[in-house]
Amino acid sequence: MRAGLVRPRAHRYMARMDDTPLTFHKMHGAGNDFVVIDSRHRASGVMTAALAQAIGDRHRGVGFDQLAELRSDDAADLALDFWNADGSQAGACGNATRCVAAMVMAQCKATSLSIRTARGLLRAEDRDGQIWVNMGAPVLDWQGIPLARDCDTLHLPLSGDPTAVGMGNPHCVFFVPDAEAAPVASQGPLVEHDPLFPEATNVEFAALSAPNHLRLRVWERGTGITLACGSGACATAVAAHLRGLTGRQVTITADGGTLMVDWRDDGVWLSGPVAHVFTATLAAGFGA
Ligand SMILES: N[C@H](CCC[C@H](N)C(=O)O)C(=O)O
Repeated sequence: MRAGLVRPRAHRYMARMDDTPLTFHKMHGAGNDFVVIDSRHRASGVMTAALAQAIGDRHRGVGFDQLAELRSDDAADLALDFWNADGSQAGACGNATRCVAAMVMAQCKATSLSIRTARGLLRAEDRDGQIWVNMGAPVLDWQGIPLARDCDTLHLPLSGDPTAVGMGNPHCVFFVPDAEAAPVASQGPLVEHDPLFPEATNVEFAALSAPNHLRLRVWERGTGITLACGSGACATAVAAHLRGLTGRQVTITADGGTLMVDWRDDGVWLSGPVAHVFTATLAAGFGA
């Protein structure tokens, strides 16, 4: 062996336990991008925190804001698990749910689907080619944090009186005069890990830009700045309505596109653009 030529360590090339090629779909909803792995034919899910991190590495892997793994379910059309880029799991992901619903509805020519997630059973509907997902009812005392009040105790150099809303995952929504000037990158990670949120939180900065129209910028727990966040859009619409800023049907412009939210009696419905970018297969042994 020539000097300087380093023989790869054998364990880096060991296949995963289940060494069938891992096919994935790259999708995005308003620029919130996803790796989607369909494990409905497998006895159990293949994802682990380490594999999610490896695939999520934008330089050495594929890169994503969230990874969604489809599994079969006894009572629903499918089940979905969500992973963040740092390998943590998320209880909800509205944009990935919309993307997966669009893909599965196209595959099986269905116009509605029931989807089991960590927060319960969600319903997706195709209404004239537009996919809507019912993200469920908002939780207004998420992790025991009463709406609006205790957030005053956030240890931040930020003024503001944010609103905590649970959508199956935690959100802390700040209303600001100018979303473009919001300190998303500097304050986002501080709010994300503030002790007020025992499971950390997603952070939204929103401004009313027109009647029933909000401009939204997002710092996501476990991922960082993203171009859009579906559950964050739902949480923001709920908070805006409760504060008397908007009605229950709201258009939300995120950095990567525009989402629609409709807070009905049966839950918070979410819609917006979806795109399938490509389908590919990970190299054998990737992430091992
Ligand atoms: N982008 C997702 C939300 C991911 C939330 C995740 N970052 C968490 O830890 O809760 C969405 O469209 O709803």
